[in-house]
Amino acid sequence: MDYKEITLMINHEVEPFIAEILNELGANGVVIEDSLELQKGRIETFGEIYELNPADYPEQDVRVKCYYSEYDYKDELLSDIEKAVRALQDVEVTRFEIETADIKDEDWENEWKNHFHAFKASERFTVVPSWEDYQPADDEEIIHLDPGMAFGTGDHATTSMCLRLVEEYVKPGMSVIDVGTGSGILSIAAHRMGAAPIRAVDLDKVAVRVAEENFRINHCADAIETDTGNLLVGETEKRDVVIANILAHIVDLMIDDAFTLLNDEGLFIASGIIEEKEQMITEHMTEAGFSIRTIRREKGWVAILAEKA
Ligand SMILES: C[S@@+](CC[C@H](N)C(=O)[O-])C[C@H]1O[C@@H](n2cnc3c(N)ncnc32)[C@H](O)[C@@H]1O
Repeated sequence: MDYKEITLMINHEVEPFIAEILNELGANGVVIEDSLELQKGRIETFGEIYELNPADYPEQDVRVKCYYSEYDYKDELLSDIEKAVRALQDVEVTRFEIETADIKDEDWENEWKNHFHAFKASERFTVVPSWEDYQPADDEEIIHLDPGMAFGTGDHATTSMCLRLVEEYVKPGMSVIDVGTGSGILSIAAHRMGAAPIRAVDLDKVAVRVAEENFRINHCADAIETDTGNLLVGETEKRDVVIANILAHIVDLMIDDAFTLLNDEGLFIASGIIEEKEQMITEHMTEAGFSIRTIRREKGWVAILAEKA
């Protein structure tokens, strides 16, 4: 299968909204290259600095790349993306350029190899692509990942906020369901924290396949049950933790089911929520019976930890 790569150049104000727009229009594997990242540099674990390659970053504004399989791509997508960006409320769009390129299946892996290097995703977890050699420090947990066509390399704010919540709140023996597992990264993190049993579901069959492969690479395929699934529909087994890093309007659909499925004092880690929708989600959670334990915010995104009190 070959892929279509869509490259956008946008101004910084559009960036917090672009992943949601592209995800809603069916994109997989969204890469955001922000010129501010280069200026910031990345000081990583234990004083080590991973040099960012300037060639990977634009000098100004934000470059966004996303990918569609040849079966999903249609020419109208380009105008649909532009329409959705220009329809953003209260956001001034001062730059919008869009172009496409064809990517052969065999070049796909190399594309990711160019973009994706080892990095510290949270206090404890460092994500290392499966093709990179990396010597971890004693208290560093390595997650080996091949993101392929699934979302979840850990460098998106929504994923790294979830990783931090998992490392702070998931304790040995807690049962977990990871809804919208994507690359499987959050299930792997939960497993490393000692959670069991763990079930990982995704609507997208490709994500399920990628997650299974990542569980195998991380030696936890036997510990994580993987399946296609739509939110919590049909889930009956009680859980201590529900994790969902999807999008606000989708998270919204599962709040009541999450409350029902959780054990008393169970935790709901929800992310993929843009700041504008935070209140809608926290209000719905509170109405459902949750108490909000903590809210994390980063780059316009919000992660919420709610407890079935
Ligand atoms: C933003 S990605 C999150 C991936 C990973 N959990 C992470 O945190 O990086 C959202 C994932 O949710 C999946 N998804 C979207 N709608 C879903 C639904 N209704 N039920 C289950 N999964 C869904 C998508 O296929 C995608 O893999």
